[in-house]
Amino acid sequence: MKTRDRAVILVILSAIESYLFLHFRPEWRPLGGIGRLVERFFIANLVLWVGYAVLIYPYFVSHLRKLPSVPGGYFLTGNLLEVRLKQPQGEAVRQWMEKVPNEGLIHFREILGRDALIPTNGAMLKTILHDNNYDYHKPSRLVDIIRLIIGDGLISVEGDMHKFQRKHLLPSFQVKAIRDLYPMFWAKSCELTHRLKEASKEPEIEFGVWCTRVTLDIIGIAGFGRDFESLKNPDDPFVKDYQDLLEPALMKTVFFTMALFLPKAILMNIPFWHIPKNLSRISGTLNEFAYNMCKDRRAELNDLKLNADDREQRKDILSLLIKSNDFTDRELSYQVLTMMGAGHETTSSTLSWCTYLLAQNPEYQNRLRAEVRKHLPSPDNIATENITAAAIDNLPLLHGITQETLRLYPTVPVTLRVPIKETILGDSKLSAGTMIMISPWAINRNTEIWGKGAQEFIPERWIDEDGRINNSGGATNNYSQMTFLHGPRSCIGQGFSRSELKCLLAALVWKYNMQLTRDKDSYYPAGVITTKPANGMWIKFTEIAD
Ligand code: HEM
Repeated sequence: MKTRDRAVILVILSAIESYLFLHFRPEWRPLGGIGRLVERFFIANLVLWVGYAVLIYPYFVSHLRKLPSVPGGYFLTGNLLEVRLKQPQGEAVRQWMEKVPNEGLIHFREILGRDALIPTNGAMLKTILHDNNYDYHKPSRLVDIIRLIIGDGLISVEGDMHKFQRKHLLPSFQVKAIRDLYPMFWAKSCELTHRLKEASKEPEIEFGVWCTRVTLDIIGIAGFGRDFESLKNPDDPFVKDYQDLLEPALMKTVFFTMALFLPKAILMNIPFWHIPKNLSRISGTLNEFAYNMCKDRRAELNDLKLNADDREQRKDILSLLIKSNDFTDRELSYQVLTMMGAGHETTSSTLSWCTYLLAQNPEYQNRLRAEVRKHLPSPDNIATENITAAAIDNLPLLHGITQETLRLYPTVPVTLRVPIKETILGDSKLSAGTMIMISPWAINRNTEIWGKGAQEFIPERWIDEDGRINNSGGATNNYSQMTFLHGPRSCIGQGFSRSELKCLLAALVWKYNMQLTRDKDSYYPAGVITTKPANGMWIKFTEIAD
């Protein structure tokens, strides 16, 4: 039940109580009349209701308390602080899943003792994400904040609006469309290796920023037909704004955790706090930038001087959406912001972890280098060589290493859903609004699903004995690999991202040897909605002769 509905019920109840009170005890009529009486009953009812909701319902009435539960937690904050503040996000859930025997659901407490659930097996995840997907929404308060950054694009909308947007965006992400992007992915990967030449003379570089720049350039070209050239111009204010927005910081974690229970109007106006102020500023800049880009592109496509062939040639996502004529410029700008937000830092972070895992496992690095050098041209020869999807996709170790990195380092380690009405999940009845925490990090590293070596880097999982690639990693159930989720709200860009990653990694390993330069424990993921290496990805690159 929504807070507003509860308030209305309390007011009606207080009015009835006041009427009955005056009817039976007119001599006790207070000074100030009926208004004062309703007010007093309202306060008393509110106190009783809060007491019931906080002290009685969760511990003595709720059916969910009988589910296998996470021990510990505090009275006011339940287990929420442990689950939100412990980095990497999802690690607390992973540990609970290993320790609390369960049959698909684990119960824990969020703020004020409220019930929250963690689905732990394929059947539960399938019910939430596939079978009854549209009965579960993202928490509206959190989405209100995300909307500030990416507007009402595919990530933020629900229900019929989501179905509409997804249907119109899907053609740009189908296999054929992605296949056409390989030459561009390869060209940008080669450019990255060229620009790293100077930096590779340094004893170490923070490779994470290079990953951000190259993936931003790629989404710029594929998404909007515009090369941001951030590999060339690292000081571009637009690139800096994005880095600022996504840089992991404890205060950002606190901010997004508060967004779960504080309305946007309060959260964004907390005085003397730079996080909401920064967010407002960056959101304004990005919105204006995206809107102008959509307006300009529409004008370009409508320009009578552009011949039919040129118009046909514009195949970036934005141009396709403009040509379909289904969206206004403002709606298009939301999709631009969404693609930009979802489509570069996610892949960028995964690429950082690929290099980390290879630097940590030199034998795999050498084997991968042998594979790509045997089958792919040198990245130095970009002017004369091109690349096809088949050339990249048929390399088993490249496939195994990218898949295994995606499994071990899901960039969205935790996501949330709430049922929008009373719902049955497994054998449990959930009230509307019960928080459900889905953790790709915990599922992808669960020993029951992936065996004793669940936390180890084993690319061979994704390669059959006869040397062919497989897409299951040996797991028996689709819902064992949750990096992109599953169902109608799974990541629309997963094919895009896998192909982009393979091209980038192949070119890098072709040209460079990679070594970690810092203590192994200083490399770990942090962040709230998406994660990045907490202290940067410090790597020594050494160029290898052709
Ligand atoms: C390694 C890279 C990536 C990872 C790990 C990733 C992960 C995810 C996840 C977990 C979701 C679901 C979030 C939720 O519903 O709570 C999602 C949704 C989405 N992703 Fe990705 N993503 C990646 C790359 C991309 C790329 C490259 C694009 C675009 C070019 C993209 C666009 C989107 C969009 C638009 C959605 C919303 C889909 C919907 O709700 O229908 N993602 N992504």
